[in-house]
Amino acid sequence: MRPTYAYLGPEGTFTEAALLQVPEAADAERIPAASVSSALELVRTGQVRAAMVPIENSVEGGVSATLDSIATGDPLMIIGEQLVPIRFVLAARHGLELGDLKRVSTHGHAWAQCRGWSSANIPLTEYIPAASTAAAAAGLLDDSCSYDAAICAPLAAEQLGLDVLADNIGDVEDAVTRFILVSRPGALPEATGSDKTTLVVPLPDDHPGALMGILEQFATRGVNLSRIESRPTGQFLGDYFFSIDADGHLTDERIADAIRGLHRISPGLRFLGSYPRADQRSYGVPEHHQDKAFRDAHEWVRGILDRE
Ligand SMILES: O=C(O)C(=O)C[C@]1(C(=O)O)C=C[C@@H](O)C=C1
Repeated sequence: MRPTYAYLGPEGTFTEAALLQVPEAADAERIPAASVSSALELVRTGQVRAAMVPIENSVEGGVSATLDSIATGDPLMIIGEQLVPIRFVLAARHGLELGDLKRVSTHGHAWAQCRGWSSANIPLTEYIPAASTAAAAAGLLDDSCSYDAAICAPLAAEQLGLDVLADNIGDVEDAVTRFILVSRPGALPEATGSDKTTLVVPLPDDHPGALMGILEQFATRGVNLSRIESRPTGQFLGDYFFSIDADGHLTDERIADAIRGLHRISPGLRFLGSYPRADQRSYGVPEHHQDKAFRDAHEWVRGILDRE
């Protein structure tokens, strides 16, 4: 059977661009989903092999819909990541000019990245949220559309035959969004030497130093964190979990040891995968945190216990 991949659609989203960067997905069947949670539901129910969803933008930060959907519900596993440079255009139906616009629609993360440009150039225009940049652009083709312009990718505007009223309207040059490829739990991708491990750690009971207790599991094993953010669990006010990316793979002794330590203090911990870094950046690990040092220490203790 041909493998199938889901993504946050419709066609023309940045998420589709991320999926097309995956060689196995480029020739596979691709299913556009209406939201991040419905893309992940297709994975959970086994209807697709994996789904591509946005997780983090260099300007606007974490994508809450993704952070929350992978942290709860049936377990999922991240098997890869992709980086996509983000360039936005303001697209409209034929015949309109900037001064004519009353309402503009796009994805919340895209709107946030163009806030400065919008307040300088279309200050009186009302913002209408959309499920994705491409959904906002496609809506313009509908006769009953309630807005007159969309912020989207240049390719989406071109494919839909929209007029581009302004190009490159993001407030920060070189903005990048990180996307993750998510499957059901299974065998881990092999370690490459430039990997990332993603975890969801519920804050153990609220007491002074609770967060410090989590962080020190990484610090004492020489594990660098590349992202940590707190999200509310939704259960009650003040109840949080931490979404964490650490440098390394579960097959690295220091990562496995840190995760064992975390499991002792926060048994509700979720392992969300070890997978190759998209930027292939290497990270130095001091000798005393390398696998050999962990194995030597383990054997040294074993030697003492094995004494007759
Ligand atoms: O709407 C899209 O085109 C998406 O792929 C979603 C998304 C996001 O969630 O951040 C992806 C990249 C951009 O940063 C803006 C929107």
